[in-house]
Amino acid sequence: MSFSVTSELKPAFDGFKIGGIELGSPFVQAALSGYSDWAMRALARRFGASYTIAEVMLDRFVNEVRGTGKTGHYLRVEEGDHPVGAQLMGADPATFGPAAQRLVQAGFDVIDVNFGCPVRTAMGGCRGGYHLSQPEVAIEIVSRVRAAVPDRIPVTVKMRRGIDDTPESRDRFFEILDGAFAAGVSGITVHGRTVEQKYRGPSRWSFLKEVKQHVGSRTILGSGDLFSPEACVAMLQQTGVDGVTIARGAIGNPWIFEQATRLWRGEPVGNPPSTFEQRSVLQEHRALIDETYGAGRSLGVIRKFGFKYARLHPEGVDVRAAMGGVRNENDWKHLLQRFYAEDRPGCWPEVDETQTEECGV
Ligand SMILES: Cc1cc2nc3c(=O)[nH]c(=O)nc-3n(C[C@H](O)[C@H](O)[C@H](O)COP(=O)(O)O)c2cc1C
Repeated sequence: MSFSVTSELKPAFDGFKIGGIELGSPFVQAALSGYSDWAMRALARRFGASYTIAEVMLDRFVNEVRGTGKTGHYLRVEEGDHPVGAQLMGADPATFGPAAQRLVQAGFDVIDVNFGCPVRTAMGGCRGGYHLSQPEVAIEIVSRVRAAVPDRIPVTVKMRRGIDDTPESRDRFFEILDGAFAAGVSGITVHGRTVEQKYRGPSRWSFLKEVKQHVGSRTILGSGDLFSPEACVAMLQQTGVDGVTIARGAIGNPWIFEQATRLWRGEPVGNPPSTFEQRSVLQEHRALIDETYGAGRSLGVIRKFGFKYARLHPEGVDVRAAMGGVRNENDWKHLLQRFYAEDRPGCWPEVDETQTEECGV
């Protein structure tokens, strides 16, 4: 899909707010299960993301996790990692409040509630997107979270545009949207696909526009199909949302935040990063992953991201194939030497809609 960005950019963008938190740029790192850990968030922020959201966590998990060992990274918030949102998913309104309090203690600045996850286990467990079918329970969850955390902590919601395309589903969407704002939420992220749709077909941006018009000055973040800097700016221009949450388009491509920012300011977007720039960021990312998970577990994690970084490489197909064969540190070193030792122009990544199997909210 190509996007036309008009030269008439939004005049004098002077930031937007999530509760008392002022954000100077509309480009946000989306919550991404399996990806938006501390390492990815640190890179996104360095490239210009104004706000980042951690991977979704189950309320029960948050209430029980020790915060150390293999799962410790979920609750990790570093000094430079602000403002950062934590996202909660669950079934029972009663367990959300204590979990939200624990996340605030861990240092998260915003508590986001997930009403979007379409995966079978979430729907079967009456969590995530399932709540779009029951506005009363959804609003009770939001109210409980709002009551549990201090006033200074904004509570937000992430929603898909409904369970499906029936008029009833649409009515329930707006009932939850209005009810959540009435219960005191400070912003809502809307992904313009239905739960039933999962990732088939486009995110309906016209719906985002309608939602933003409906809520007026309240904060709405848009989501869906943000794979290029042009798409990020086009969503802002076409829908009027206050910010955009970049998801699949930012995996293995933190440069998208910098490029979108340039475009938004009316500057040339620049070239895609050269292979030397890619290597340098891959190494930086690896070091952050080492810190997050410990060196023993980090090779598998950087490999997962490496497949995505490969989209920017002129020999992307071969890099991906080699990435699949990385089994140890020597293989990794060898891959960097083979593909990243010469400085070559990078490529604009193709749209990658394949990564949809985890909690694709
Ligand atoms: C692998 C994967 C994991 C995701 N995890 C989360 C999550 O934890 N919380 C959430 O709110 N959305 C999650 N999402 C949804 C994204 O934040 C985003 O709304 C969606 O991918 C649409 O944006 P895109 O088309 O630009 O990727 C996930 C999506 C993918 C593909």
